[in-house]
Amino acid sequence: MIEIDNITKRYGDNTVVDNVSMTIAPRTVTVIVGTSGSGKTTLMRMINRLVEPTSGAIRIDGEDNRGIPGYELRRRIGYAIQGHGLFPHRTVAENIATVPGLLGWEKSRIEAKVKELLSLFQLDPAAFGPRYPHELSGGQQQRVGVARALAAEPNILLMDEPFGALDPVIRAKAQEDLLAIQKHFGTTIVLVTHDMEEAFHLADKIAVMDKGRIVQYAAPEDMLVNPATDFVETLIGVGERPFRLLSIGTVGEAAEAGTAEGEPLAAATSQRDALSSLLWSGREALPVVGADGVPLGRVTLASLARRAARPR
Ligand SMILES: Nc1ncnc2c1ncn2[C@@H]1O[C@H](COP(=O)(O)OP(=O)(O)OP(=O)(O)O)[C@@H](O)[C@H]1O
Repeated sequence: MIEIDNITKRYGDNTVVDNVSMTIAPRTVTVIVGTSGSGKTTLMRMINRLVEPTSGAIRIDGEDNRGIPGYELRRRIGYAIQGHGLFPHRTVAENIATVPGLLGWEKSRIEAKVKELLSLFQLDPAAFGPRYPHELSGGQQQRVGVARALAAEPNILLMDEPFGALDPVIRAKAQEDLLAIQKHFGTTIVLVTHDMEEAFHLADKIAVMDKGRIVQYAAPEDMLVNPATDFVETLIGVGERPFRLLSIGTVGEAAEAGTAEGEPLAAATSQRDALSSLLWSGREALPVVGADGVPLGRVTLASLARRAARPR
């Protein structure tokens, strides 16, 4: 658990984070959104003390983060940034091994961890471990950046615009990987993004920042139904509300018994993408299949229309 307690950061007369309090539950994904310069990155960096607050306190699992030694903070809190920040003169394996190396892990344990993470991110350890970052595509580099942040098995992963530089296809894949990995390790993730679609897709809770303050901190559904301010409403985009609702759920959750003709949808597909496929195919229903290709039923236009309607 991360408890942020009346935290403020000033640079001279400029208050960039203004008396923010929020509690982040373990094993959840919290997404921070807001206008440029609203203090998102500064707030996040106070969690791992890359930025020291002017006042207030942050507790990690009950412990004031000022009392936690630097090496311990690095072990407990992973950090991944846009453009991945890989060391160019170190191989992929060496990059991932950075923090475990600093922590003095045994060589065999480090090697096993590097292998495990590369495999999890669908990069063949034998092929990719010895390569240098410039020998990888942008999407592969990004995955290595996240793998490196997870290497010391942190409970918490901070991510600053991690997918900002990726094209839409690779970005969607990276988001799915992240959710799968979050489930696998039970990591608590705090992620900053400018992309509201990404926020609604990934978040258990969304924090909206404006001028250094949190103007709303709520589950995505609650924010859609009850935006706290005009600013939140504008950020969500009134015209996007039904689609945002659909982007929260998966087609697996919307599947019903029965069969349908047409190209099957994977259960992990968002309901928004399913709606798009239904509209594009001109069909009333499409089959739904599990990860292993097993039929799970079908999804209909009518059921998605019901799910997109304002919750009561
Ligand atoms: N080291 C610093 N010294 C002085 N001002 C700073 C410093 N770091 C950040 N700021 C200012 O604090 C404000 C908030 O910056 P921050 O990076 O937290 O915003 P952000 O919401 O993450 O923005 P963006 O979405 O553009 O990345 C900005 O006005 C920025 O100029």
